[in-house]
This record gives sequence, C-alpha cells and structure tokens, in this order.
Amino acid sequence: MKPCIALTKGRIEKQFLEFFQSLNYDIEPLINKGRKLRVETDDFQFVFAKGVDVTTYVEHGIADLGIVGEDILAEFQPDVYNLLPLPFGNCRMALAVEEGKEWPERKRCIASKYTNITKAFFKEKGESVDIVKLEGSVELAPILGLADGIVDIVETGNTLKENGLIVKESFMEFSARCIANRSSLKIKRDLLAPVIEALQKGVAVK
Ligand SMILES: Nc1ncnc2c1ncn2[C@@H]1O[C@H](COP(=O)(O)OP(=O)(O)OP(=O)(O)O)[C@@H](O)[C@H]1O
Ligand SMILES: O=P(O)(O)OC[C@H]1O[C@H](OP(=O)(O)OP(=O)(O)O)[C@H](O)[C@@H]1O
Repeated sequence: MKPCIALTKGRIEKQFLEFFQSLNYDIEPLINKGRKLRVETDDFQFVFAKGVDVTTYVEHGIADLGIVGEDILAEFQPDVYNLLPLPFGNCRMALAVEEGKEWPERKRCIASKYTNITKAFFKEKGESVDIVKLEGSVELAPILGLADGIVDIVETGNTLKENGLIVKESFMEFSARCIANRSSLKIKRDLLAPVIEALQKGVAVK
C-alpha cells in the first residue's frame, strides 16, 4: 500500500512539488495531472484539496500526511500531528489599516478570513470588536468602508501597499507544514518513515 499525501492546491502545491523534486522524488505525474484530484506516483497517492479540507482528510485518516499552511492549523486547530515545518510558504499574520486614516475610538469592525485568529487576537488585548468574515481579497473591506481594518496574511506587503493599507501590528509567523494522522504515524510507521526522513533531510539543507 502506498502512503496517501493530501496537498493544498495552488501556491503551496507549486512550492511543495519543487521541494519534493529537489529530494529526487518523481513529480511528473503530478505536474501533468490536468484537472485530476487524485494522482498516483510510483511511491505515493496524492490528493489535492483546499487547505482546511487537507486537515480534514488527515484528521480522518483518509490521508496519512498533509501539506498545509500553518495559518490553517492556527485558525482551525485540527486534531492532527504537526510533524515538521517546510521551507516555503513563509508569511505572517497582521492587523492592517488604511494608511493615513485614524483608528476610530468607537467599537471597531475587522474583516478577515481568519475569524478565530482575529477573535483571539483582540480578546488578548481586552478589546471587543465586530468581525466580518470574508473569503478573499480582504484588502477591499477597509477601502469600501465595510471594516476599519483587516487581519490577513502578509508576505511581501505588496498587496497591502497597492491598496493603500499598512501593517498596524504583526503577530504570528507561519510556514507550510507537514502534518500527519495520529494513528497512521503509529500503525504505518515503517511505510511513512522513508518519506518523513527525506522531508526532514530536505528541510535541514535548506
Ligand atoms: N502571500 C502569501 N505568501 C505566503 N504564503 C501564502 C500567501 N498567501 C497564502 N499563503 C499560504 O498558502 C496557503 C494557500 O493559499 P492560497 O492563496 O493558495 O489559497 P486560498 O487562500 O485557499 O485561496 P483560494 O480560494 O484561491 O484557493 C495559505 O493557507 C497560506 O498558508
Ligand atoms: O504580502 P503579499 O505578498 O502581497 O501577499 C499577501 C496576499 O496573499 C494572500 O492572498 P491570495 O493571493 O492568497 O488571494 P486571496 O486574497 O484571494 O486569498 C493574502 O490574503 C494577501 O492578500
């Protein structure tokens, strides 16, 4: 039986495949997969899903391993084993506001995809805020007057800059992570050990 790896589609997928190739794994079937969501290589079964769904497949043991952003782990806190950091997907979580605009004294409204992280961040400050959940392009919310600020991922800062926003406070650092199903780690230890070791070695040389 081949180990099953759930891979976050999009940005993380691209970076993981480059990294995986650098470890001498064959990624040809994955690059040429077209619209297929399940692909077998000589050594693995891969499934492609959105980040939060990757954690669900790993939590349920459908996938033995998962490749996912740490932001997703922080937001949804799935019951998985957080095995190791990967050398890509580096970003931080930040509260951002419109440049030159005063931070209002009244109860503030914050837009985010990350409502749990936002809630915890303001709770720690002892501040009560209204939170509006958005699914993407969160930078629009202050510009259009939906919110006073946003809590979102920042990497280069270009998206904020190009939309007239600035970081008010950065508060968490993330990278992509390899996660594992807790029982797979025990039951399939021999099957998973080679790939886990290869990933660890790859991380060490980066
Ligand atoms: N600008 C960024 N820099 C570094 N890592 C990022 C950045 N944006 C997202 N990520 C990481 O990549 C993961 C997937 O993000 P991506 O934008 O590919 O998908 P998404 O946010 O689910 O959006 P979509 O709806 O387009 O799939 C995030 O969970 C995060 O860990
Ligand atoms: O600091 P930067 O390098 O500009 O990166 C930050 C942007 O990247 C992510 O968006 P993504 O591209 O995933 O699109 P989304 O807004 O639809 O999630 C994030 O939500 C920011 O918008």
